[in-house]
Amino acid sequence: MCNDSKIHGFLEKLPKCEHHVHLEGCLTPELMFTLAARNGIKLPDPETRPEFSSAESLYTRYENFTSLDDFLSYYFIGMSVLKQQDDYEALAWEYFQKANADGVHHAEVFFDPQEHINRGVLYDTVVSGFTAGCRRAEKEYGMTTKLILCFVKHLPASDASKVFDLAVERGDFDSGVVHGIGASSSEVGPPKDMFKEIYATAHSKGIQRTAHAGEEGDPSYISAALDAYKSQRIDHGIRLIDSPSLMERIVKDEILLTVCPVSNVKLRCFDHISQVPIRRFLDAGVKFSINSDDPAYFGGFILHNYCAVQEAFGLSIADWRLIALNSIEGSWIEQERKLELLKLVDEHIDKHLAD
Ligand SMILES: Nc1ncnc2[nH]cnc12
Ligand SMILES: [Zn+2]
Repeated sequence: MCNDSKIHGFLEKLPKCEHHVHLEGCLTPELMFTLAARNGIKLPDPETRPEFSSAESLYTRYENFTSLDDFLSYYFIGMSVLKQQDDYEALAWEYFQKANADGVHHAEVFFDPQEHINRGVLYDTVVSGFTAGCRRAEKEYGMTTKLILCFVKHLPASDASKVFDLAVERGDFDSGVVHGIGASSSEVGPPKDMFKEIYATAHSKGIQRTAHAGEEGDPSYISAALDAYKSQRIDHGIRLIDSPSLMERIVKDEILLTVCPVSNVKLRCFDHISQVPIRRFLDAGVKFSINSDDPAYFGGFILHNYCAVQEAFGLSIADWRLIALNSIEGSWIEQERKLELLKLVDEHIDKHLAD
């Protein structure tokens, strides 16, 4: 929520594109407990892990993540309750309802199939459930949506290859059921280029590519994603501030960063939103979108991130127009849809200025 109600109303209705949200990161403690009971999944024992005694105590614990890996330990436990196609559809639908309320018109959403397959859930169950949620959002809200298959860095690259090959064999990339690939999970530790064969194949097939880099890790993680993965976008990328030469390259090559300001503070990458390099990126010509990452764990969806940025930086309408235009331009959608969204943004701004 912004202090100024007029700017809040402006940001609420500003047409948004979300490029960095993990569907599994939209799993609220309430839905987690419901699905655990329904699917007979044992969550950690509250006797030894008291934070698992209620939704409130989990929310309290979520206030105190100490690092990316601390958060990920909860994120992976949380998603273990997902078992049936309906669970995946319900989770996606919960996200799309919130996204629609927050003014999202186009959403590109991550999912982590390796984690589900490792627990014995079929890839088809995961993809069919998430796709059903996407189709419902398209039908009921007129949203455009894309699924991005994420490989997780804490599991063997050979597992990631198996999932990628399966998705290719099923024709998921050709049919558009899955639109692109990403890489996420622990950053510092696993090799920076551990999925390079997969990304090379994806590149040769014309499959869209993004990767988490420069969240906790230094700028060399960003260079590796650009060089070894030929990544077209960088998820987070905040450590770019430590390398002026790499920042120049990102500007020149018009690489979009999918920045997640609230996540960066919750996971202790920065102490305060005002340290997220929003102003620096705007001034340097770095293109970025603003995103929610794991909203159920970080206390708010995309609008919460927009408002947090506004409160910290007091951006002008011209700044917001640029952010909105870059978000549209960096989306993996057809030119016609981009033009439609650009028109909506300008109409919204004209109306705001006329009021
Ligand atoms: N912020 C984040 N960084 C890396 N992997 C993630 N998976 C879900 N959220 C993530
Ligand atoms: Zn992420």
